[in-house]
Amino acid sequence: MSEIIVADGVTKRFRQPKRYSGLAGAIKGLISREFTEVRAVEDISFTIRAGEAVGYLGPNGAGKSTMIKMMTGILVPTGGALSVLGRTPHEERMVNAREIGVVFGQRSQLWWDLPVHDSFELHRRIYDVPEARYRENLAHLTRMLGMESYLDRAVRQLSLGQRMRAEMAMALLHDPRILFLDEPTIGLDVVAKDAVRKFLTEVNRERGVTIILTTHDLQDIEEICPRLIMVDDGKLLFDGELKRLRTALGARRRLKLDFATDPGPVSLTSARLVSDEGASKHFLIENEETSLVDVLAELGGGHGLKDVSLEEPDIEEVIRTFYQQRPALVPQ
Ligand SMILES: Nc1ncnc2c1ncn2[C@@H]1O[C@H](COP(=O)(O)OP(=O)(O)OP(=O)(O)O)[C@@H](O)[C@H]1O
Repeated sequence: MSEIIVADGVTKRFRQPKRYSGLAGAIKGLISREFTEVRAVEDISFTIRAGEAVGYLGPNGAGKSTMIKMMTGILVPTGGALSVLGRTPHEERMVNAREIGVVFGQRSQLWWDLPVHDSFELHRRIYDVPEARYRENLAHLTRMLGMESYLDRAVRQLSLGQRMRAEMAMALLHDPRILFLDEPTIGLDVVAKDAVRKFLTEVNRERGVTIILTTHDLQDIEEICPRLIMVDDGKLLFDGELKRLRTALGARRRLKLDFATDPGPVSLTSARLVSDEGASKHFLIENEETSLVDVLAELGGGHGLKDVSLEEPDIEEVIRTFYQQRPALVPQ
């Protein structure tokens, strides 16, 4: 796989007029020429290869949208070097736009008063998509996203879930190689979120489109993105597989053993008992190396075991632990 996005020490700072409190302060603010500097993105480096699906995660104000805007050429970095498909995005914004698709969850790219279909047609003309290719893509995306019933409706009449599907379809009509999504599931209900996630996974795995998405929703990462980039305060905190993060944090798996009848106290060296409900006993497996087979071997056959369930630590717990342990994990 070739590298298609390379960020090398990318930095973005915004200058904002200094604000003062109170009425006198407001007036002073109007005439003052003082500025404060916001460090939105600080010295971020990463490489993304063709075909990857990467989740860009971080709390409010961490610098996620700013980074996406720089990769799409909307914003110009203050420092560092950024290359997308071999180009500097803001310098070749129009050429770049033909090869990328962009979806902003909070801002529509569709024409509000026009039928969805007309927005698509305008998009075809702007991007100069060959007629036959356009028809083929439209038919395929309409089927995949179940949009048949509302292609003729005005965008303002659509539900948020329907609009989101139309946004994603439009972003893909010109066969982009990279799809950037900023909070694609924000405000959607569970069913609509599920549809968006399934679609994006398919687009990535079957059409080979590279996906970069920002989100607050950890489930998005879990289902779509094997790789996770975490930022806070503009700085990069973690870049790697979600699996690696779990391992690095020593995230614990939960084990539940159900017995036919209460076997009395059960103690194991491979797992720590955390709650005993008689016939149901809950353990934590703290060592990554320990497998279920090890636990069962230690347990032996004599307890009348009826059922076993093993739960991987959920992503919310992993991220929470990450932020708690942050000073120890991140070289300052
Ligand atoms: N145009 C701008 N002018 C001044 N400051 C800005 C501008 N855009 C973003 N910022 C500031 O840069 C920082 C990063 O903002 P950004 O929108 O990238 O964060 P985010 O991680 O996307 O946040 P959220 O999850 O809330 O959308 C914030 O402190 C924000 O206030």
